[in-house]
Amino acid sequence: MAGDIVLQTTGLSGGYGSIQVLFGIDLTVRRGETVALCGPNGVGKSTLVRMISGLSRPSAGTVFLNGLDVTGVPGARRPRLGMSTVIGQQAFGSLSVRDNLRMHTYPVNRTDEKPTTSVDGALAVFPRLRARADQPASTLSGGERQMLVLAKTLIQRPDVLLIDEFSLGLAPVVVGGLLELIRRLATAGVGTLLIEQSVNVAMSVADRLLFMEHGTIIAEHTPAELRESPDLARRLVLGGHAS
Ligand SMILES: Nc1ncnc2c1ncn2[C@@H]1O[C@H](COP(=O)(O)OP(=O)(O)OP(=O)(O)O)[C@@H](O)[C@H]1O
Repeated sequence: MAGDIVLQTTGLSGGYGSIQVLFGIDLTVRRGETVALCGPNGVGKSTLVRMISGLSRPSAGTVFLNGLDVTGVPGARRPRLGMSTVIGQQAFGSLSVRDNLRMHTYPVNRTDEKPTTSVDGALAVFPRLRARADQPASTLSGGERQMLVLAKTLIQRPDVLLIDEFSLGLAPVVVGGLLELIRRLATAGVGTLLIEQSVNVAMSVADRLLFMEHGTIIAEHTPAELRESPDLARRLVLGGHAS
């Protein structure tokens, strides 16, 4: 069940140099809630996740993590405060799977001393990774790499998890397993903001779907609302003006 607000943005704006991409984004994610960001290509979804995660600086607006203003906190310091980001399939290719995970047990030092999952505990969730624990990460398949970055988040035990689309190019069975993990994290109280191009995938995991267009959020719906009105989701994803 969703609880207190763990992530909030107010009036978040910004872009690249003189090009403004985001225009005053207000959103919230509650404890244990999964919120999906949907919308056509180029509307600013990745830019928004980068700004929330601290990889880019907004020109205006505020990011609150557990009620704390973290707008000026560098991205690298945010895992300690409870924010983990999954963007792409980042891994140190020459290191083994196990050593990649070990790296995340050091810098965390969560100030609230929340217990973290051990490397073996994280590997136990992903039998495919456990079987490849001593292999260099560079030899993993795309889906296995995605499992590795999600296994990292089990170790970091975030309050807020930001995910830039992970389903693209992965076999449905792999996507299903990753979605199951997001559901388990939600049950454990993690609030997730997930970019997802596929509304069907988003509806299968999210409590709410936010639809973006031209750097703003134009609509917000629950999966139940979208199931009742199948045309609505289609129009929103195609960049319509429904709300
Ligand atoms: N580094 C950059 N420099 C300049 N413009 C950029 C940069 N990155 C993205 N943009 C532009 O910002 C806009 C928003 O891009 P963004 O990647 O946030 O969109 P998106 O909604 O995530 O798209 P997609 O679904 O295609 O990934 C686009 O017009 C894009 O061309």
